[in-house]
Amino acid sequence: MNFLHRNRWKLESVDLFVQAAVMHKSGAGGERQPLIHTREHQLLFNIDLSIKSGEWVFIVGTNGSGKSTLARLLAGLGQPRVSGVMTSATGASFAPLVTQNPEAALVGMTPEEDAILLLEQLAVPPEEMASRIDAAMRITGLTEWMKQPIAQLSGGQKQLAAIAGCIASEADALIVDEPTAMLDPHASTAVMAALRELHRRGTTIVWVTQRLEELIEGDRVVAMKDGRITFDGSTEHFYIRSSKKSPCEEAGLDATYVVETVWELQQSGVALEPPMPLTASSLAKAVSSYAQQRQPACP
Ligand SMILES: Nc1ncnc2c1ncn2[C@@H]1O[C@H](COP(=O)(O)OP(=O)(O)OP(=O)(O)O)[C@@H](O)[C@H]1O
Repeated sequence: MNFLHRNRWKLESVDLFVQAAVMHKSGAGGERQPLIHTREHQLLFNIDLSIKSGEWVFIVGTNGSGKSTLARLLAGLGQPRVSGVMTSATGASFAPLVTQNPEAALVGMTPEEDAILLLEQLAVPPEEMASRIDAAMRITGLTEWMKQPIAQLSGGQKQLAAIAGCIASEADALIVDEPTAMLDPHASTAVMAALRELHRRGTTIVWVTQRLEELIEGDRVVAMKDGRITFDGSTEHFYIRSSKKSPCEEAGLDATYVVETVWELQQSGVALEPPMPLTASSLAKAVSSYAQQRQPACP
């Protein structure tokens, strides 16, 4: 069934509450004993968010802004109390969540065995497994390592192994929570490339990150602050200073070096076209075309 252009998730005025432990001291008779009771605590406020099937969405925000809580809610994990309306596309498969610590999710001894165990859990017929696993290993570039003990893989390869299992499951959506947080730039690029390829094949991707250099032109960005969505739009608009501050600054995040440079140029009166180049190469192109336009025409 093709879910393209239908809502994979639609959240309307969603609030999320959890029971959180509260420590306090009792002082009868002077002794100080910690007592613990639980109290309801609101983590998400008035979330309105529609994610279309086949979309790629970045969720960004500072520590504690509510990104992981939202990601877990989309993945259907935990048992928080939720008010408001949340719907998923009819017939949509489950949405696996990959976190920054893949070891917590890997149960097999090798990437291949891990994928087999997941597919067994999903009751995939044995005759389908090999082809699905081979395809997943190809997309993640793990074919060579699929029979290696997981303990002998690098952090990036472990992350790719967790993602390979999700790919083999053929879930229509994948949620990744800061998957590159503990990886070096090379491994981060490999993880990003594997997921961009999966997205190209039609999978909905929700990517939680604080690394703004991962956002590129045309991506959709949802910014969070204090459990609320403060911005939902394109990467370019995320950095535009239409009022005093850009949505990026409103969310308390530091822009990338390229964007900081564009802002400095704008403050010096250099109006670039397009107004918000996001990569070093597009900035270089915008600066050179600005310089050419200002050169006096040859007689
Ligand atoms: N089960 C829970 N009980 C009580 N408070 C919680 C619970 N889970 C999360 N919180 C609180 O909710 C807030 C949002 O947490 P969340 O993990 O969603 O933030 P985050 O944006 O993902 O942060 P980070 O980037 O540090 O991972 C934090 O203040 C956190 O302490």
